[in-house]
Parts: sequence; C-alpha cells; structure tokens
Amino acid sequence: METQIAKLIDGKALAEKIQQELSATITELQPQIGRPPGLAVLMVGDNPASAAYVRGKERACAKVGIASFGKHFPTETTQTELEEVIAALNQDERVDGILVQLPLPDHLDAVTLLHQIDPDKDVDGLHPINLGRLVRGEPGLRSCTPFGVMRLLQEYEISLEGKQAVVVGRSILVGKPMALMLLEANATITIAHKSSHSLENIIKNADILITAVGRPGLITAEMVKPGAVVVDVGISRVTDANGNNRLVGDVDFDSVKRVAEFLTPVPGGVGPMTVTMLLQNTVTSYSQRSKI
Ligand SMILES: NC(=O)c1ccc[n+]([C@@H]2O[C@H](COP(=O)([O-])OP(=O)(O)OC[C@H]3O[C@@H](n4cnc5c(N)ncnc54)[C@H](OP(=O)(O)O)[C@@H]3O)[C@@H](O)[C@H]2O)c1
Ligand SMILES: Nc1nc(=O)c2c([nH]1)NC[C@@H]1CN(c3ccc(C(=O)N[C@@H](CCC(=O)O)C(=O)O)cc3)CN21
Repeated sequence: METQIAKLIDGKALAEKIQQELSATITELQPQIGRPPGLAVLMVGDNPASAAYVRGKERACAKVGIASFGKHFPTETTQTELEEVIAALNQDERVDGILVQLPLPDHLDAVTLLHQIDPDKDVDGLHPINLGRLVRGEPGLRSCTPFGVMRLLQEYEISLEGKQAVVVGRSILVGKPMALMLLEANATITIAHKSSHSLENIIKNADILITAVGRPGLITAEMVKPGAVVVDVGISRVTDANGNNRLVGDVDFDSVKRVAEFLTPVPGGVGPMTVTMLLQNTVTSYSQRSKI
C-alpha cells in the first residue's frame, strides 16, 4: 500500500467561518430591514435521524441570528393541512425560507408539497423553478448539499475545468444537482446509479469522485484513481465492533485516504456545509426579498 495520506477537507472549519460571516451580514442588514431573517423547517413524523438534523438546523439558525418558525407535525397530518401551512408561510413576511424535511411519511406527496413553496423562499432549491434555473445556468437558490460541496472544492482551490467528475447517486436532493453544478464548472460528468454496470470501471478514471448513496464501504481504495479528490456525501449510522453507534460515509476512509489527494471525513465533511448553505440561502433570500 502506498504511504501517501490524503489532505482532509475540513467542512466543519469552513462551516464555522461562513457562519461567522453570515452572522456579521445579519447584524449589518437587520437595522435597515427591521427584522431578522426567518426560516421555517417543517418536519412530519418522528424519524429520529430527521429530528436530529432539524435540531441541528435550528441550533445553527440561533447561532447566526436567524429566527426559526419551524413546526413539528404528527405522522397522521394530512396533505391538505400541510398545504395550508405552506400557503400561510408563503404569505408570512417574517419568513424568508421554507424547508420540508425529507423523507415524509408514505401517505404524503413530497413533490406536490415542494411545488407549493414560493420559489423565492425555496431555500432547499428543490422547487422546479430553481432546479430549472440550475439546468439553464441562471442565478437562483441552489440545493444545499451540492452547493456546499462546490464551496468546499473552491475553498481548497480544487480546479474542475476539464476534469473527469463521477457522481454516484442521482437523487433530486443530491446527485442530479451535484452533477449539474460540476458541469456548470466545466467538468466532464458521469452519473452512476443502481443500474450502472461495473461501478469500478466508471470510477477508475475520476479525477473528482462524489458519492451520495448511503452504503458504507461502497468505495474502496482499489476503485479510486491515485491522486483523486474524493467527496463523501453518504451518511449511515452503524454499530461498530464495540457496540458503539457512529456515522460513516460511503467511502472506506482508512484505505481511500492512502490513495486520494483530498478526502472529506464523515462526520465533519459535507454535513456541516449542508446546514451552512441552508443558512446562506436564507440570508440571500432575506436580502433579496427586502429589496422588493
Ligand atoms: N452530508 C449531507 O449533508 C447529506 C445530505 C443529503 C443526503 N445525505 C446522505 O447521502 C446519501 C444519499 O442521499 P439521497 O437523499 O441522495 O439518497 P437516495 O434518494 O436514496 O439516493 C441514493 C442514490 O444512490 C444510488 N445507489 C444505490 N445503490 C447504489 C449502488 N450500489 N451503486 C451505485 N448507486 C447506487 C441510487 O440509485 P437509483 O437512483 O438507481 O435507485 C440513488 O440514485 C444518504 O446516505 C444520505 O443520508 C447526506
Ligand atoms: N429537505 C431536505 N433537505 C436536506 O438537505 C435534507 C433532508 N431534507 N433530509 C435529510 C438530508 C440529510 N441532511 C443532512 C444535513 C446535515 C447533516 C450533518 O450536519 N451531519 C454532521 C453530523 C451530524 C450528527 O452528528 O448527527 C456531519 O458532520 O456530517 C447530515 C445530513 C440534509 N438532508
């Protein structure tokens, strides 16, 4: 095995730096606008992972000075009830951002709900208008996780121009917008998914590898091109040999760190940037809405 050890991409540190900047921006804008920015995170049911993420988002809001208008609904909440809540939040001048935490219970139709959100308040970047703007390369609110990955790559001065980038996963939340953002930055993109034959052959030429699957150990050192940049978006909770619960990504960290040039850890990599880009989008929406 080679002895090279990848440079770690520290998402936690960059997230803290950006949060401080956002906090300063809010302090500056608030006297002119007359109110703080507001974010409403809607969560339905009692999925413990979702509850933990929502708490993390609300904690981060409080830290930078964003008011939370979050609501937690019981599992049996109906589609109509949620549509009414979204309609009210769309009208509420104090609310700059609305996010529906996914996944939703099976009886609810997430796509229809996301379509109800005012695109100017769609801080998750999942409304068809914002996804369409991304496809066209127009300015708009961008999906938080891929936006956070792009910000990390920029911070570490990782050039994308003409590079081979492989994205594993094609969800509307991560994989597809990720690939479009890399394309916008002039990378040559390949998107792999469950039906892709021989993942190892697809990945082996990747200068930039982004995985967003949710399968621990999917990416091993043998699959990775030496010197590649590896960004691990996957998050799974596993119980280790000592019976402890911990979070792991899709990448076999201990082997891949000997092959890659740059690598994101889990936790402390992409996760904190997702939350920070949500705050960033909320502040962007706040300053844009107040100019109208
Ligand atoms: N760090 C963060 O901030 C953050 C944010 C969001 C999500 N996540 C994590 O990222 C992971 C993905 O999230 P998601 O919402 O995109 O999940 P998702 O909707 O379940 O999508 C998973 C994707 O992985 C593909 N896939 C599954 N098995 C595969 C395999 N063996 N080989 C290649 N592709 C495979 C699926 O392909 P098909 O389309 O063919 O089914 C699908 O496109 C999860 O672990 C999630 O917890 C992290
Ligand atoms: N509408 C919506 N938007 C999202 O961005 C979103 C969802 N739903 N549903 C769940 C996924 C998963 N997301 C996230 C967001 C933050 C972290 C995060 O902060 N991870 C930390 C560790 C947190 C912990 O210790 O529990 C990390 O360091 O990776 C992870 C996943 C965001 N996601």
